[in-house]
Amino acid sequence: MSAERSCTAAVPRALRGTAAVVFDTDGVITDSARVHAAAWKTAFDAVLSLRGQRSFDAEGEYLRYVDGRSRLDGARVFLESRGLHPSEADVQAVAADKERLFTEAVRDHGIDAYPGTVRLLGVLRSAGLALAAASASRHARELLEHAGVRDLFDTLVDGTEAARLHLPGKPDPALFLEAARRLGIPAARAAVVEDALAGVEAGRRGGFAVVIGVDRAHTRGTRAGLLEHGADLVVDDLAELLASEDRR
Ligand SMILES: O=P(O)(O)OC[C@H]1O[C@@H](O)[C@H](O)[C@@H](O)[C@@H]1O
Repeated sequence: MSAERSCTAAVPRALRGTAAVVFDTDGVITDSARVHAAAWKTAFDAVLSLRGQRSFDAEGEYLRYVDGRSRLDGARVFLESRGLHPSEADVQAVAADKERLFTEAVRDHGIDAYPGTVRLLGVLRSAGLALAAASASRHARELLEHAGVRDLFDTLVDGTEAARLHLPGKPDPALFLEAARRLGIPAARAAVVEDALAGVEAGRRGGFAVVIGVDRAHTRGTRAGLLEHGADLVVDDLAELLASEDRR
């Protein structure tokens, strides 16, 4: 599809010159990164205590090794970071445990979209930008639908699609490039919005015009980490982009 709609609204300064924006899902659109992190912590801690290791750091280690990666990649990369040399069966087992915990948490508590993100999406749609959601998660479609925001996006590339198309996971840019391709806009005229280190790195490697980092964690070093891995700017919430006085 060619997605250059006519512009009728102001575009935040950070996104000037772009014709499309690709949004990561967990932690950017929906308040689900913390639910993933908590489920991973419970699943990893069961393994770590058996191996006599300290528990999983659901902030620093989550951000460095798990956030933004596919389920199996995240499990493998973290266990390897602790020198545990996991077999494929070990990786599958901890990932299955995490999946059960995550599904239960979503079923019991639901997931909402961030109001600041929804406001930004509304402005960008009115301004005529093409919008995509992209996520390593196989749950992305259902979370977006439950949060009532799926229809704000022209296309969605989720974990199921990524597996079907054999796309390598973040920090490889394949997921984002597929989203831009579907929107009919080259990466050089598109932006990526991400909260994961692997995700901002993917945006940078993909040659996107702008990479916006979102720091939901507010832990020491998160902002600096996002900038180091490729973000052009970092905000705490996407509504900050709308507060900018200088709009197109
Ligand atoms: O297990 P799912 O829902 O397919 O998600 C895979 C990954 O999706 C990413 O978006 C999350 O940052 C990770 O924490 C998660 O592990």
